[in-house]
Amino acid sequence: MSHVAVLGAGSWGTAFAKVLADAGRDVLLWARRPAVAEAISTTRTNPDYLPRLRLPAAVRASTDAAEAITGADLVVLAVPAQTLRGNLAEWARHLEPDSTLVSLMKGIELGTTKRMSEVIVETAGVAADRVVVVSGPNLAAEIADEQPAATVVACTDTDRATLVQASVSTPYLRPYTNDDVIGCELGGAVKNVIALAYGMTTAMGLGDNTRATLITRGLAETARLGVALGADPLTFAGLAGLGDLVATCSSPLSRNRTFGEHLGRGETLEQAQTATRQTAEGVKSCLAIRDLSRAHGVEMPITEQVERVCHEGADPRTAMAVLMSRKPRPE
Ligand SMILES: NC(=O)C1=CN([C@@H]2O[C@H](COP(=O)(O)OP(=O)(O)OC[C@H]3O[C@@H](n4cnc5c(N)ncnc54)[C@H](OP(=O)(O)O)[C@@H]3O)[C@@H](O)[C@H]2O)C=CC1
Ligand SMILES: O=C(CO)COP(=O)(O)O
Repeated sequence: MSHVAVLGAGSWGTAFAKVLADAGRDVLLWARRPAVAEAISTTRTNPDYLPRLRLPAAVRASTDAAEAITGADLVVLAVPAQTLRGNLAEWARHLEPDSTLVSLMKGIELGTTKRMSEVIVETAGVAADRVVVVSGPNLAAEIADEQPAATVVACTDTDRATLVQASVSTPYLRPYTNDDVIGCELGGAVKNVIALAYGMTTAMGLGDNTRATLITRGLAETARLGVALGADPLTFAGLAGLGDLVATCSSPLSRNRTFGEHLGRGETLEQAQTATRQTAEGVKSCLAIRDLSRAHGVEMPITEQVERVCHEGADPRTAMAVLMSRKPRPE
């Protein structure tokens, strides 16, 4: 069996490399910065992202993406959603002819409003059934800690999904296959936006009724968009929908929720960006998701308000008042 390339040695790429190794695969993990690759090679740790994790010997690190991709049967993409297109444009020529591309990213591309699997198909010039999406309630630090969790491995080609499922099955991670790529990707991208709103309400000192309402109505607008794009509505009741939404909103580990807390305390976007270092995908994706919803005539009131707070300087309290004063309607 050949090796797996994991491209991106941030929180999730690093934790996912461990999962693959624990499932019996040899992994070559690409890090953008030499210091990260060096730390992994010499100390088996990635102190910038997951300082407590000791990586298994089957994970090697490199700063050479061509070396990582060449000969790999699985190529896992774990970079920020908005850099994927540029990264993959450089990497695609090294892909093996029938390799499987696995997307870990939870975002929608700005400008094009494309899902990550669509960006992969377009940029790498591969068939859609070669792309597998992994999404679910998978906070990287908890997975690295081997706390039991489940995830979804989605692909239009069931055999390929099953192959990836086998490559990420460990005693602490239980992957389920699914053929609804659209639903799984939308669940992952939109929950980051709802988690921003949840973080804002947390910082505003609002209680559990407010937060349960946000989760429930957030899921409703996610499913509305999903159905308009061809997703199976049941996906949103599953791990990649409700599961990930609940995990992200309720966890202080979530970068999106934490970012929302900064905004809820009255900080500007720039202040929140300075205070938080890692990728909070919802901050940019809320723009793309709003555009996508408007293009399909789907109402997404929470997403609209999150976008206004993030990018138009709206006050979170005003945003909440706008949501509460919407025209009455049936559930
Ligand atoms: N963390 C989590 O718990 C989970 C994250 N995800 C998703 O995984 C994706 C990756 O996130 P995550 O690993 O958490 O992010 P992190 O912020 O932890 O790490 C980002 C990684 O991408 C690299 N990077 C940053 N900019 C570029 C660029 N321009 N080109 C190439 N690489 C770049 C960083 O390198 P450097 O260190 O050099 O800056 C780093 O290795 C996101 O879409 C996220 O939503 C999904 C499930 C769980
Ligand atoms: O996607 C995640 C958990 O499933 C991680 O969420 P954050 O990116 O908000 O940390």
